[in-house]
Amino acid sequence: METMVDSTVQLERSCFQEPRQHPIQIHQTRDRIRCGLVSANESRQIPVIDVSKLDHDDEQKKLHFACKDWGFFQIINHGVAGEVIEKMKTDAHEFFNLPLEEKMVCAQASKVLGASPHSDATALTLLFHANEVEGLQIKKDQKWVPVKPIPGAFTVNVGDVLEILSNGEYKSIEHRAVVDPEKERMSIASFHNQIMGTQIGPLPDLVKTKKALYRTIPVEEFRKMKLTSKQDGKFMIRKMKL
Ligand SMILES: O=C(O)CCC(=O)C(=O)O
Ligand SMILES: [Fe+2]
Repeated sequence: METMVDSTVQLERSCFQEPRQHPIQIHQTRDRIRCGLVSANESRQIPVIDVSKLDHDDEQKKLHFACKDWGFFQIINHGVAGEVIEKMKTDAHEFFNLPLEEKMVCAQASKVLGASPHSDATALTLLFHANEVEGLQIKKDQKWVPVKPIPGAFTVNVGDVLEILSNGEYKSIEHRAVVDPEKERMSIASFHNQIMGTQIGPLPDLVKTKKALYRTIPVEEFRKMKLTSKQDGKFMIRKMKL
C-alpha cells in the first residue's frame, strides 16, 4: 500500500502579492496515515554536486551525468548562508504550528497536492529538508531509493520541462514521500518554471540532427493541461511525447 503525506500546504507566492514564478510547498508528514512496507534499495545514493567547483570540467561532467542518469542530486557549498537556512527551518516549523484557519488564508489552498508517486511538472525543483527525518524516495531501475539528505544541502531534481527541453537527455524521475511511523517530517519545495510567453519543447539545437521526442507548446497551454489533468506519475511527459 502506498504511504501518503497528511498535510501539504502550497504557498504560492501569489498569496503574498508577488509574481508566481516559484511556488513553494511545505510538506509535513505525520505518523497517523496509511503506512505500508517500502521495498527500498538502501545501497545506492543520488550524486552530490559541489556548486563551488562548477567552474571545473570534472564537476560539470558530474552534473551532466547526474541529470542524465539520476534526475536527482544534492548540492553542497551552494552559497546559501547558514542563517538563511536556519530561518527557513524556523519559519516552516512556526507555520505548521499555526492554527489551521491561519494556514489556509492562501487563495490557492484548494490546489493542495500530496506526495504519492509523481514527477514534477516544473523545470527544476529545489527541496530542502527542514528536519532530519527522511522520507523522500526516488524511482531508480524500478526500485525506490531513499534520499539521505546531507545537513545543509539542497536536493535538486530535473522536472518534466527540463526533460522536454533536453529532448529526453535529462530525466524527470518519479519520486514519492513516505511516512516515518515515529516522527514528523518536514520539507520545503521550491518550484522553478519557465516564464509566461515562452514555449516548452525540445531546444532547437538538440533536434537539428535528432528527431524531436516531445511536442512544442506555449507555457500557458502546458500549465492549463497540468491543472486540468489527473496528476498521476509522469502524466505531463505522457501528454507531451510524440
Ligand atoms: O516532501 C517531499 O520530500 C517531496 C515533495 C515533492 O515531491 C513535491 O513537492 O513535488
Ligand atoms: Fe515532487
